[in-house]
Amino acid sequence: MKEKIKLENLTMIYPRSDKGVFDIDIKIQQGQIFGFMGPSGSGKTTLIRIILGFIKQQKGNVWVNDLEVWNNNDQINQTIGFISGEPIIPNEGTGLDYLLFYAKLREIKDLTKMHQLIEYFELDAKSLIKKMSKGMKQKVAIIACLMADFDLYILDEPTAGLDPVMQAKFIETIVEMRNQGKTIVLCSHIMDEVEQLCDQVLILKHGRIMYNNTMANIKKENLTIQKIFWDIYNVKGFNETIKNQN
Ligand SMILES: Nc1ncnc2c1ncn2[C@@H]1O[C@H](COP(=O)(O)OP(=O)(O)OP(=O)(O)O)[C@@H](O)[C@H]1O
Repeated sequence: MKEKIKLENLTMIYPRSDKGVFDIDIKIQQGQIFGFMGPSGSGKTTLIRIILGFIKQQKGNVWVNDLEVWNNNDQINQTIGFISGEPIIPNEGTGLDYLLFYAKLREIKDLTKMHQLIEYFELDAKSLIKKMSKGMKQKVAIIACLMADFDLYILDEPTAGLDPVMQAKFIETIVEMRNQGKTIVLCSHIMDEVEQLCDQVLILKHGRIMYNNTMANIKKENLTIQKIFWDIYNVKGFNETIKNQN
């Protein structure tokens, strides 16, 4: 199987701070949905920023599609679909204006997929972005990302702000993308979402990898993401409470 992303012995510490990510080794294979988990501040977004070439590590190496990231970040950025949990779209014009602008930027000529996605996610594309709710803006960001045909997608809490119906639709879309052989990195706080979707799961704590295993192995060992997560975070009694409820 082809490696899409490889991080090797990687450390990145933010300037004038002791925070960052430390001694990271990860291999993400083509066609995998790879989950990054960990509470706020554990280092998920930092890893994503490094993979996207936004920030540079002090130690170790990062490759995407066999290209070293920092020296090729323009080229790599063209090949990755990225959704951030905080939709970064300007407050100007309508949703459709933004999508058409984005299509032009990405040189997408056939807009069939864009219109299909607008319909599927039930976006009122003629609404002004400045009047949109967070969930509506998130839909615009999702449609912009998914209408271009990437091989690799990095999704940082993509369902944040979506209602349950849209969350389910988004999950269905991700599964379909995996079935087409696409690779997806999914950052999520939602344990059910990770358990349902991911082929492999990584759990971070204070910028370090505490757990990295395939869902197949997790199931074989009769474990659940919840159990592993609460054990790592030492939330005493939580697993007992769940056991008693069952
Ligand atoms: N620009 C920065 N300068 C200094 N420290 C930073 C900076 N950005 C993030 N950090 C720190 O690095 C650590 C990892 O943050 P990061 O944003 O990667 O966490 P996260 O797991 O993505 O959290 P969340 O789930 O809230 O998005 C945190 O302690 C954070 O405060």
